Amino acid sequence: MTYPQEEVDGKEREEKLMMKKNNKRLESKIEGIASSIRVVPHFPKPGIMFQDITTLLLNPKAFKNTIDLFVERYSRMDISVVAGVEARGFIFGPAIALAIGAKFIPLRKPRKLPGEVISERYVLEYGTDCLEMHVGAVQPGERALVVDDLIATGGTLCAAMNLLERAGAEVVECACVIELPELKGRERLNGKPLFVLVESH
Ligand SMILES: O=P(O)(O)OC[C@H]1O[C@H](OP(=O)(O)OP(=O)(O)O)[C@H](O)[C@@H]1O
Ligand SMILES: Nc1ncnc2[nH]cnc12
Repeated sequence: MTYPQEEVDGKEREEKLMMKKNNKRLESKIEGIASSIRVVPHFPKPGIMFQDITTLLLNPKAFKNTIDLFVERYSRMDISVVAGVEARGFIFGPAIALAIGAKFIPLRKPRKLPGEVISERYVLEYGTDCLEMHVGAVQPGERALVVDDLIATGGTLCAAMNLLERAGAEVVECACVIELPELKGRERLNGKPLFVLVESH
């Protein structure tokens, strides 16, 4: 089947217009999300520019756009596990898990989980910490997504991935609302893909 050239040109023009509109919509959503995040200087320590996502949660449109953008990306990636990092990964992870039909695993700070756990220690921008995961929460071969609000040095996500991989899961990607690119956290993820919505400089 052949189409007259004018019809082909018209379709291409329409498609380009549609792509432009979609990009504009995406940019405006990202802008809405970025502008809803409050930056608090010198919290919790002098020199730290604290990215406060509680103000994003006060804006239902921006909060919904945040979840929707992650769901759009992950709904067709055959992910069966969403692991959220305590505490702020618990705000975004469960909504994503429910929407894509995956289970949710909380990765918790020490001595919070009642069952048998595996642990990973890590170094933070302001101190050291440890994450724990219940043994049996994930099965070998499951495809996992790790969710947190923010990547700074990457230590937390690295520990989260180690926990999942020690249990035999395949970490498909890490997802964060915010990245602090100056801290080069991506470089600690051993080449694992990281998807972020907002970069903060
Ligand atoms: O990339 P990194 O340098 O590892 O830092 C990122 C982590 O730091 C923050 O959590 P925090 O440890 O402050 O704990 P909280 O969520 O319990 O406040 C943030 O929510 C990430 O989990
Ligand atoms: N600058 C920052 N803002 C919020 N959470 C963080 N975790 C590590 N660094 C952070």
